[in-house]
Amino acid sequence: MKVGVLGARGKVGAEVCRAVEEAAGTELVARVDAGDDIGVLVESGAEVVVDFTHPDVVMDNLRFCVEHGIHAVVGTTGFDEERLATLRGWLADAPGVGVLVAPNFSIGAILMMRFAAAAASFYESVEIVELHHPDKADAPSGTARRTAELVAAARREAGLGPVPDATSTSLDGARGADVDGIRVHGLRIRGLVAHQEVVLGGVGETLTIRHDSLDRSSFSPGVLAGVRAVAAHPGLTVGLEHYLDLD
Ligand SMILES: NC(=O)C1=CN([C@@H]2O[C@H](COP(=O)(O)OP(=O)(O)OC[C@H]3O[C@@H](n4cnc5c(N)ncnc54)[C@H](OP(=O)(O)O)[C@@H]3O)[C@@H](O)[C@H]2O)C=CC1
Ligand SMILES: O=C(O)C1=N[C@H](C(=O)O)C[C@H](O)C1
Repeated sequence: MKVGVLGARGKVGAEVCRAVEEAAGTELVARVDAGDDIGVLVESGAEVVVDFTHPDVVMDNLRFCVEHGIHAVVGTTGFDEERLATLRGWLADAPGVGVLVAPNFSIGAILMMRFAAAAASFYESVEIVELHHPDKADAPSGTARRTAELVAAARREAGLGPVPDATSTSLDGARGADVDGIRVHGLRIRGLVAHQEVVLGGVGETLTIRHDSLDRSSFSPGVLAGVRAVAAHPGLTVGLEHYLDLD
């Protein structure tokens, strides 16, 4: 499998290049960074592209890949419903091309999101705290957004109302961001990599589900799993869990 990496010099991209070079059955044929000619992906015969770049450039990258029939495994964040709909539109004109957009490739983070969704219907209260390094481009994290959406959907399905909160006066931002009715708080601390807590509460008890990526190598096995499977999943897939057998 010939693989090109977009954002190859970046913090995650460099790790992905290493993993692709070391893995069996994958060959790194192109490294592309800001300012490079993306056409090298076609010239090098890349069958799959991995994108860990920036929310501002990822859509242009993906349009190029889809138009040129190259499958894409995307870790870059910044995807909302509008962007996903645009991607689906491009893919409708490119039968057979697969794009995987995953807010988090680490297995622990995928399980954390799953456990949080499973617990959501049992608790009146829930809030999310995401903690990252201070060089992160976006807030809240893609993982926190996705977790909030999953938790909110589980609460709706269970017939739970809004999360209780009697706050009637506060400084802007003191209660975090509202994502689908779920409060999300972001910390940017030197020394951290990528961490998240989902704090749930009911009568007389709390449950905290926490995940820590201590090193960016935590994303590589999931990225490689995506690279190997994306061609067999034409169209758009959101979340690596759809490629994994978690049951
Ligand atoms: N889904 C997941 O599991 C994970 C997702 N992420 C996400 O991945 C993204 C990248 O994170 P991170 O590696 O920390 O960021 P970095 O800033 O370290 O890396 C981004 C890289 O992309 C390059 N780049 C910028 N524009 C382009 C372009 N048009 N074409 C090719 N390369 C470009 C940058 O180059 P230059 O520096 O020269 O501008 C840089 O090398 C973020 O959105 C982050 O949230 C991160 C970790 C895990
Ligand atoms: O920028 C990062 O570092 C990370 N970004 C992703 C996100 O926004 O969820 C995944 C992980 O949290 C690391």
